[in-house]
Amino acid sequence: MGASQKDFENAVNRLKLLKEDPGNDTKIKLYALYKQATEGPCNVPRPPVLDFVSKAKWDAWNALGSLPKETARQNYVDLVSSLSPSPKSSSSGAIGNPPKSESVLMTSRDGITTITLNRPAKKNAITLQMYEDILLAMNAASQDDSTITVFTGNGEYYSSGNDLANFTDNPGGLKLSEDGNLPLRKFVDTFIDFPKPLVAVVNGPAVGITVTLLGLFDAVYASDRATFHTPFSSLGLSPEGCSSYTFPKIMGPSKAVEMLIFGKKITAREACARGLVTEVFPDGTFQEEVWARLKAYAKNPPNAMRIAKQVIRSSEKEKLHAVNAEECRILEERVLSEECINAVLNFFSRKARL
Ligand SMILES: CCCCC/C=C/CC(=O)SCCNC(=O)CCNC(=O)[C@H](O)C(C)(C)COP(=O)(O)OP(=O)(O)OC[C@H]1O[C@@H](n2cnc3c(N)ncnc32)[C@H](O)[C@@H]1OP(=O)(O)O
Repeated sequence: MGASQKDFENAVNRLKLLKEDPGNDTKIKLYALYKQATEGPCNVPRPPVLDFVSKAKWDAWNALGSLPKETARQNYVDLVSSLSPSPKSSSSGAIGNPPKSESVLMTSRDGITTITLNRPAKKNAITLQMYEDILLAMNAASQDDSTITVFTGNGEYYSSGNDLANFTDNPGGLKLSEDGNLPLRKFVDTFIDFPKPLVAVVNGPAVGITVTLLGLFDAVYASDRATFHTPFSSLGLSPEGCSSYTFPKIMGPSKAVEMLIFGKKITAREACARGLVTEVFPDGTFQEEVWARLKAYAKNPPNAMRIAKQVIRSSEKEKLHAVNAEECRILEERVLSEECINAVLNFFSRKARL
C-alpha cells in the first residue's frame, strides 16, 4: 500500500504551485521518479554526451533500475510534500491565507489547524460560499506546518447541515459534479484524500452532511450534548458524504438504515456505541479535556502520523471515490424531486422543524 494515483496527481498539481525553484538536483530527482512512476524502468537510449541536461535526466531515471512504479509514486509524493509551501502560523493563531471568510474561520496553534463553522445565528448551516471556503481551508491545512486538522462549530450547534436555501436560491437545481454550482463531489473527495489526521470536535447537535462526513474523519470527539441526525428521507434527499458505504461498515447495516433511511436522531453516547464517535465528554469539561488531548497528540512526529493514516486509509480510497460519484449522481436528481421541494418550502414557511 502506498500513495494512490489520486495522491500522485495531487502532488503533480501541487508542484506546479511551488513559489520557489527547488533547484536542479531536486528537479532531476522529481523527473526520474515521475518517469518511473508513469512509464516504469528506463528503456530509451541514452541521449548524446553533449546534451548535458537530457543526459542528467536519463542518468537519474536509469539509476532507479527496477524500482516498482508504486514505490516511485510514493517517493514522488513524499518529495513534493517536503517541498510544499508551508504558511507559517502567527502568534495570534490566525493564518494569513484563505479562507477570507466570516463564516469559516481558520486558526493554527500548538501544531493544530482548526477550521470553525462560524454562523451561529443559523446553527452553522453551510451555504454555497461556505462549501468553497471549507475547501480552501482544507487545501491550506493540508499544506501548512500543523500536524492535525480539527473541525468544530461555534455556538450551540456543530452544524445544522446544508443550508436549505441552497435549494431555493437555485431553482434550476444544484449541479453537484466537478464543475457545478455546488461541487459536492470535489468537496467530499477532499475529505477522502485529506493527508493528515482529521478530527471532529463535535460541540453540539450535528445534522445532515456534517454527520455523514464524520465517517471520513480519523477521530470524532463529542460533547454529551451533541446529537447526530441525518433526516434525508423526510427532506426527500438521499445519503451523501460516502455514508451509504461508511455507515454500514462502521455500525452495521441495520443501525445505518435506522439513521440513513428512517432518520433516527441519536445521542452522542449512542453514536459512540455505534462506532461513529470515538469518545464522549461531559459538556462542562468538553473543550478543556479535548484540546488537552489533541495538543498532546499533535506532538507526535508528523510524518509518522501522516504515513500511518495513509497505510490505514489508502486501500479504501478508490472505493470511496466511486461511492461519492454515485451518491452525487443520485442526489442531483433528488434535489429536483417534488418531495424535496415540498420539504424545503415547509421548512421556510416554518411548518416543519426537525
Ligand atoms: C443539494 C445540496 C447537497 C448538499 C449536501 C446535502 C446535504 C444534506 C443535508 O445536510 S440535509 C440537512 C439539512 N438540515 C436541516 O434540515 C436542518 C434544518 N433546521 C432545523 O430543522 C432547525 O433549524 C434546527 C432543528 C436545526 C434548529 O431548530 P431551532 O428551533 O432551535 O432553531 P431555528 O429553526 O429557529 O433556527 C435558527 C435560524 O437558523 C436557520 N437554519 C437552521 N438550520 C438551517 C438550515 N439547515 N438551512 C437554512 N437555515 C437554517 C433557521 O431558518 C433560523 O433562521 P431565522 O432565524 O432567520 O428564522
